[in-house]
Amino acid sequence: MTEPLSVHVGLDGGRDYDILIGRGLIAGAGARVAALGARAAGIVTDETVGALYAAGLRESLEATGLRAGIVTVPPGEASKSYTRFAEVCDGLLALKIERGDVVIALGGGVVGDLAGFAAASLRRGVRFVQVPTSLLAQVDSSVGGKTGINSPHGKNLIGAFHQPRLVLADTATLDTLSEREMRAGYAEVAKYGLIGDEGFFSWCEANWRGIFSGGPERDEAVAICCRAKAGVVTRDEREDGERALLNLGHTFGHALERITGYDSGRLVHGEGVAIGLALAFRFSARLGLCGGQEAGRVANHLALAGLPTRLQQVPGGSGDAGAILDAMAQDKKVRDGALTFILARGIGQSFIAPGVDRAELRAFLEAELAAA
Ligand SMILES: NC(=O)c1ccc[n+]([C@@H]2O[C@H](COP(=O)([O-])OP(=O)(O)OC[C@H]3O[C@@H](n4cnc5c(N)ncnc54)[C@H](O)[C@@H]3O)[C@@H](O)[C@H]2O)c1
Ligand SMILES: O=C(O)C(=O)C[C@@H](O)[C@H](O)[C@H](O)COP(=O)(O)O
Ligand SMILES: [Zn+2]
Repeated sequence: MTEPLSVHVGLDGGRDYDILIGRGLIAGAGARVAALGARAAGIVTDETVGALYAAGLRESLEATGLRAGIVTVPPGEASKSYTRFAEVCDGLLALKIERGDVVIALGGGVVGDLAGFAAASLRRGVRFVQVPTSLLAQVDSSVGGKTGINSPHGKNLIGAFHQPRLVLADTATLDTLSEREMRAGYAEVAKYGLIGDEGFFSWCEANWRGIFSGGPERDEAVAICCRAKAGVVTRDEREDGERALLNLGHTFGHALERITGYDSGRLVHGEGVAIGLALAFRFSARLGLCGGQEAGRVANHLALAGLPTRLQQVPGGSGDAGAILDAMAQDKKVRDGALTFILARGIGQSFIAPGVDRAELRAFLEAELAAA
């Protein structure tokens, strides 16, 4: 195995950690987890990922003398629920995971957010390791410490900041990921270029096929995204400012996830984000902030990669403008009842826009829904 790529998240107070990126990292995970000083590990996974990778991870942990147990949830967004959260916490307690032990999230962002929140809550906080297995989780959700579950009121409304001690992104696991989930994760990859790195967006336009097929571009893209996210998180861990930029496309996307009832059969997070990214750029163009051509370039690239870019592409419908506005009202960026959006002056020139006018937004959504 070649040396993994490494990205450091330089948080203070002894909370800094490494993200290791490379093929085959699960086989050597045991030694790296044991080096954290734990004696036991509670692996949280979903049925799909567990069937593929949990035995290998467990074997690697046990080979170093660690005691390891597995807690499994059904795959899909619906598992970020109060019910599954309680099951995971009780499952970890049944495994007698102590404060000095470690909870390992083995899976996509759903498992990462759920297991991370359980780790933050169990005995008021046990150590946490991320072993992300989806593209989305490797480039985004495994880094930065946002954990949580959904509420019928909105997405990720119950949660905690709880940083991992280590992230092991085994990029070989992406070989078994479905095309649909690969595309969904790619929306978050493209997001980094759209936020603040036009050069990276251009690189994605030229190289996205290599990310999908597992060429050297895959590890490179994961490392670039993790480096970008690590920088933001180090400067603004709790989203008092700059971190909100990582929410580009998410005010729209989260509203659509709530409207579709967190039903992964209809819409997964990355698909909601793809529609949200295209909408954020078209809304920016409508407000005269960026050119219509740039908004077109964004939507064209996402569509080329097989992602949805329009409200009309939400299976079963997105609801009308009123329903979308209602779903946005609980967004965590709302201040004094006013919506904050991430808008763009161009590709790679996103900015935080507080106090977005509701009437303007409603008119935009109505125009989008009326468009052929
Ligand atoms: N905490 C954060 O900073 C953050 C960032 C972005 C997204 N998120 C959250 O992440 C979630 C989405 O994550 P996701 O897209 O990974 O979804 P997911 O966890 O549901 O995984 C997608 C699907 O792929 C399957 N899968 C995962 N890895 C696989 C593999 N290697 N081989 C075969 N199948 C595999 C899973 O079983 C699941 O069915 C959302 O809940 C979103 O809110 C959180
Ligand atoms: O890490 C962040 O910060 C992000 O916003 C990354 C997003 O891709 C991710 O979907 C996150 O979970 C959204 O956070 P939320 O605070 O809007 O729930
Ligand atoms: Zn996201």
